[in-house]
Amino acid sequence: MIGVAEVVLNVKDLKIYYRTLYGYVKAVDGVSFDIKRGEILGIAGESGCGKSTLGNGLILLKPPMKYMGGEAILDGKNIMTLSPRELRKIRYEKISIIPQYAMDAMNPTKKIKQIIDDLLHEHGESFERKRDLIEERLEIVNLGKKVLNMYPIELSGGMKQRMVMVISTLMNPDVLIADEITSALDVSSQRSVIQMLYEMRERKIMGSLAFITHDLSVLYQIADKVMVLYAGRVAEISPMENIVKEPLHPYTKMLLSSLPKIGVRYSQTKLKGIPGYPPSLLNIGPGCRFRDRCPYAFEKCEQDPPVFDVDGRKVSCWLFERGDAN
Ligand SMILES: Nc1ncnc2c1ncn2[C@@H]1O[C@H](COP(=O)(O)OP(=O)(O)OP(=O)(O)O)[C@@H](O)[C@H]1O
Repeated sequence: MIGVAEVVLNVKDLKIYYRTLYGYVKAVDGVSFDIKRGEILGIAGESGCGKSTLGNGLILLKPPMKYMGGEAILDGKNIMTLSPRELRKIRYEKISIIPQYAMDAMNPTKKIKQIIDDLLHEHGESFERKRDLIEERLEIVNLGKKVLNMYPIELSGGMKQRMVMVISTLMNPDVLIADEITSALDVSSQRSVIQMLYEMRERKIMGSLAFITHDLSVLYQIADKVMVLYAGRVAEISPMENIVKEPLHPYTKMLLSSLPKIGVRYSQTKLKGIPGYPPSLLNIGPGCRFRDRCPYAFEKCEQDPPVFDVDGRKVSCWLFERGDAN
């Protein structure tokens, strides 16, 4: 990890729900974490655990998403309560996202150059003034200058995604959120996207990175620290190496044991999936949300587990109760 210490984004007890006809879907329900300067935070968990809601909610709350409480402090301000005008100012400059469906994120009726020019105008800049920088960034992601005169539809899926990587980082954001950007790629393309992100961090094109994926094995290549989410809540936050060597939360353990291991023959050793499904988050009640699938569940799990501090690591599981919860 580069550098130490300074917290760039501090999220405390954040709640983002979806308002539906049947009640609230508690997609992000009291999530706390921080990201330090230069750090790469992996955000992991099964489909539906709230990863994209968290990423998108930090950038722009769109209905039916509803901010229900908590805070996300960036540059001294709670970005969850900023006015649309203030938000427009910090988006791209302070916090930016490569969205999950980056490939469809660009306006199909405008040439790439125009899309970039429009964005830069919102921040008091222009394409012509930034031309050298844009061309330098295109090189980092292996795109030629000629893409600037193309329409999004003329780019392949992979090219569009790399273009969105350039656009999202044009203003050198303090925090970049990358949402499942490697999931649709083959292993060698995954590796090159990760390489590009590393290079962007080395060149200080972005400060810190929150890398969202359901795939822990991808995080192994990139993350300094991992936050495992389960059903809208934090299960565990630990340095990457601890997650691999000695995961704390029963869910993290089961996620890891569901990954294929190098050198193991699966004709002899069966891969273990996690039995059962995550609970519905619609009007979900109290208690540990993993208890129905957890082999260690006991009576206390009917109550919400607090987040316990275990040697600087965070784990939300009653098995770790030692009277030092925070
Ligand atoms: N527009 C919506 N209205 C109601 N509920 C929603 C909406 N979008 C998402 N949800 C619910 O919010 C919860 C969290 O979804 P989210 O997409 O954030 O999870 P995820 O971990 O990113 O999953 P995936 O990797 O499949 O995208 C899920 O229960 C999902 O069904």
